[in-house]
Amino acid sequence: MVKKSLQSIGWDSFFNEQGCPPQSKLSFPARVIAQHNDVYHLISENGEFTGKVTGRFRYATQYLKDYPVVGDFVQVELANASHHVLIHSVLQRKNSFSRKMPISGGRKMKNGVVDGGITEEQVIASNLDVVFVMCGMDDNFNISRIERYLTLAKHQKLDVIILLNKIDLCERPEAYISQVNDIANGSLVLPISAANKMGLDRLATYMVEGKTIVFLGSSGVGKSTLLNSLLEDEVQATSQTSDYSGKGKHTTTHRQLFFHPSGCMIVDTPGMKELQLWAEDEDLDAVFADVVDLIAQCKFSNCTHRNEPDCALKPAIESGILSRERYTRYLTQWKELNRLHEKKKEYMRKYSKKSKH
Ligand SMILES: Nc1nc2c(ncn2[C@@H]2O[C@H](COP(=O)(O)OP(=O)(O)OP(=O)(O)O)[C@@H](O)[C@H]2O)c(=O)[nH]1
Ligand SMILES: [Zn+2]
Repeated sequence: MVKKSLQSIGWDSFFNEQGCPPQSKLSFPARVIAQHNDVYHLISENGEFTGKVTGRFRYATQYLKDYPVVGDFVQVELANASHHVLIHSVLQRKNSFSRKMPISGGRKMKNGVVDGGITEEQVIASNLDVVFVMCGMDDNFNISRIERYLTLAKHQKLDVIILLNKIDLCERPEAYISQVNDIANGSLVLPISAANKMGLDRLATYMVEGKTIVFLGSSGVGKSTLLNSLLEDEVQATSQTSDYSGKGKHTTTHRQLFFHPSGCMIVDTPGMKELQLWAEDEDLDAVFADVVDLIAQCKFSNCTHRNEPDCALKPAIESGILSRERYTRYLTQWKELNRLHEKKKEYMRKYSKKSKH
């Protein structure tokens, strides 16, 4: 049974200060390393365990975001001499990477904005030190998707590094790199080949004992391939590009935390098809500071940037200072956030009515 010191699994003063019950052989903190339905895999100073939340936890927990996720520290109680524990509580998170709960049963559009589904936060992973957003320099390349990740990460003040993968397949990587640098808003952009282990030495800086990093990106960008290359082991099955039929194609199905020889912890996540925003206006403003600064220079605060005098945005687009596409992408996120704010209010109203009865 693998035992790890608390420090080596990411515990620090932030968690110490939360006033956990005194540790004993039967009651201690553990970190969630994987989840399969309602069964959690945990690691602690006392070894590895599986666990479920208590009935009392379920009863007291209203929101899905408050259930344990990979990366969380939880307070557990050893049920008996077995390797099974009861999870009593989730310690306050330092941060998390979250999105709006995905819509089941197809996407719906309303006024050009994705709409529907439960208006709740879905936590993908928590207590993170660096978030790696991966994108392929191939058909998968999608600038608006990277911008969405940036808004989501900004909401939690997470440090982001953008990995542009499959450089080995790419004739002109500079074109991709400069496009991403233009919108990266200070995040480092690293071209790599996960399969051929090119550019991976630059990642070593972030792979430090006790730190937790996560790989995010759509299906097929190479997250599991990167994990395997870093661990020099086939811990995570990857898909085969040769299998165009899609039959037997392996894709990661659950989030899991792995230990790298450096002592760093790496969370591999399944590809996310849907990436609806869960953020505030100020997060968007920070990610699109170039656009927002121009809008602030328009003479009228309600400028529609069509024909108003002294509009700063329209001439900037016409002269190529700002690309029209970037402005359109900003508007799409802006509309989606407005809709989210409305839906959150509706949801809270419904919820408070329900809980009164
Ligand atoms: N040429 C090339 N192929 C790569 C590279 N990295 C990954 N691939 C291939 O891309 C395909 C998808 O890789 P995966 O690692 O399974 O992708 P993933 O992001 O983990 O996908 P999901 O598990 O579905 O989220 C596999 O066939 C990999 O061999 C790379 O650097 N170069
Ligand atoms: Zn204007």
